Amino acid sequence: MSSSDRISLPNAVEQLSLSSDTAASSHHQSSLNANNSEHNLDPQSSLISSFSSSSSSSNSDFNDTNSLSTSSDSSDDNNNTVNGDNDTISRSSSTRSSDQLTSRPVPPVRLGRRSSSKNRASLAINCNQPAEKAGSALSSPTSVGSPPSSSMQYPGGLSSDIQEKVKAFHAARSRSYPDGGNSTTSSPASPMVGNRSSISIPIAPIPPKTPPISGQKGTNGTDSTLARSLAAARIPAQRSASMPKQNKMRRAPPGKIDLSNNSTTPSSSNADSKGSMASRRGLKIPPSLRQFASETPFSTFSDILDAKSGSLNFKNKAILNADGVNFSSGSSFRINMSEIIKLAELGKGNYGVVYKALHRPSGVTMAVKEIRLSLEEATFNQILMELDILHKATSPYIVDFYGAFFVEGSVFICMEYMDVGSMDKLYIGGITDEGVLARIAYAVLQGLKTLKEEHNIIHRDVKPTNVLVNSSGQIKLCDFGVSGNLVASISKTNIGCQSYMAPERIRVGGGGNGVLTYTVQADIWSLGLTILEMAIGCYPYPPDSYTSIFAQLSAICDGEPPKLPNSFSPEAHDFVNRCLRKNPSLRPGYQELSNHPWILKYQNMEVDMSAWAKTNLEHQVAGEAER
Ligand SMILES: Nc1ncnc2c1ncn2[C@@H]1O[C@H](COP(=O)(O)OP(=O)(O)OP(=O)(O)O)[C@@H](O)[C@H]1O
Repeated sequence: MSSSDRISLPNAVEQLSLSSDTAASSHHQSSLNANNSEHNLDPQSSLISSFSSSSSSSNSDFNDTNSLSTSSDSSDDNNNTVNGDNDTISRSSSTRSSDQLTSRPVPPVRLGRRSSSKNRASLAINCNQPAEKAGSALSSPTSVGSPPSSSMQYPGGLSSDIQEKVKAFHAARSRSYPDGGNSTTSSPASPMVGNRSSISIPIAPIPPKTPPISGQKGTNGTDSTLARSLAAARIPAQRSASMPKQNKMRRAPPGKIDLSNNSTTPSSSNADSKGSMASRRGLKIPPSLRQFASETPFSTFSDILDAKSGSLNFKNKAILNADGVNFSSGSSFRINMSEIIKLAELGKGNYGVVYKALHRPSGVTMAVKEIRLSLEEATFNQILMELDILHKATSPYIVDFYGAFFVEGSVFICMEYMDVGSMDKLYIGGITDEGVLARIAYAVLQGLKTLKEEHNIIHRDVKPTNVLVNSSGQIKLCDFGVSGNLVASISKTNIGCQSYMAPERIRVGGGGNGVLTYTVQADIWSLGLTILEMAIGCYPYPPDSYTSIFAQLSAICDGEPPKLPNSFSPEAHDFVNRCLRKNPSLRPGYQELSNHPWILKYQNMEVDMSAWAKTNLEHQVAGEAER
């Protein structure tokens, strides 16, 4: 299943998004813009036109240009409730020293569903191969087998609400994919295809290709007439700019990147205060574009999208433009497109694609997540959440933030590159070294603990693809797009082929009155499932046993939790079993888990994480060479 196939299912409290991997691989095969070089000079036309088109490969420009080719009481942990009826986001400022970039080791690479269908395919095979192992892991199999066919089959488990959503999801898939959802090619009919398209980063000074704009679909999934209108409207705007092409491709002056906080840059120094990019360049915004901006879906987001200046203003919490991002805390990160050379694609997520990239001024290799804007509130929320958490959460267990910028209809988030990649790519066959497993568990616990204790944040998307490893052996958490405030948050949950959601998150009504409530304990369930998956080498509710999302979610809610195979130590069993207690109030808190005998045993023992990581890296390199 793919992210592109994800549909949002609004709920009074929580929006459940169903994703399907099928289209995941395709969502990024789109690119916008017929004329990147000209785009760059006109923020408004760029902004608008970038929403207006969507087809063709997002990689084309890259490839053809520079492509090189413990301290809290466990009881505390239980007392924070999340309910999703409020979008308040807590803020706290944090500072980062400019030497963080160089002093911190550089590390490398998602949702079961999207983590590239390719990966998932091999995962499924792997799960099936060590059948005994995987089988034994499920020592208390629940309702394995045939997919439920009616809601009557989920007494007490899936609410009718969720069942309806899943049905709607399947229905949407069938509509989008005439082949029943098995297609890996974007269907033009899919309402989400446009959203998942991506633009390419134009790398100066080499002029990018200029893919045609005909036949493109509006990126917000709206009608193609609008898309065409906007695309057409862009052309005169570019002409009116009448800028020589070579000037438009001019590279920004080289300079030392300022990746640190710069409190001298006032948070209010947004595009308006400096003058819009367009006006600074002496460009006039054609009235035709203003009209489009006010009469199209843009108007819905006019408080966020400033088409005039080409900036994104998140209610003054963060302002992004082509030059960087300013946070309300006063933190300012300046990094821009012209400083970045894309090197390779690292992976796709529900909201975007992550690339390995070189930051030319500093020579630092980084990971750049490109989130293609769509005119959906969820996308804006996801971007803001990710930016907010990344820039303020400073921890050796959370990927470092280098900066972000907004250009060409996409937000680019630059972060620490974890060179060994995400755990889903490393556990093939299962990680049997308990020392390594326990160290990973510890690192994830510390990352989650930091989020909770220092920022009041619940991650909500703990899974192997969001646990990254670098060749120094460091383990770090990433992907905070669906995270939320402990007390109140925007709730956005992805239900894909593989759900890591705790039972209480799947059921509606946990808090009574139809209000879905859950706590940080939900992340602990996800941690338990993640550790189990890494140990056995496959998702603990394998698709061959749980042949539908219904069956899988039903098993999570109603079945016995899965267990480690007998080959693992009693301590490891105990750790995982505690995390996977169905009743969230019986799950331990972060502190208790950090002091669990299994964790302590390996904290006091030498475990060469670096050697393990490097070995994995070598295997990956060798595997790629074979291919
Ligand atoms: N900092 C990073 N360093 C190296 N690889 C990364 C980094 N961040 C992400 N990746 C890789 O890119 C992939 C996509 O990441 P992304 O955060 O977009 O989505 P995801 O977490 O995989 O999925 P979802 O959108 O469902 O959360 C990850 O699975 C991971 O393999």
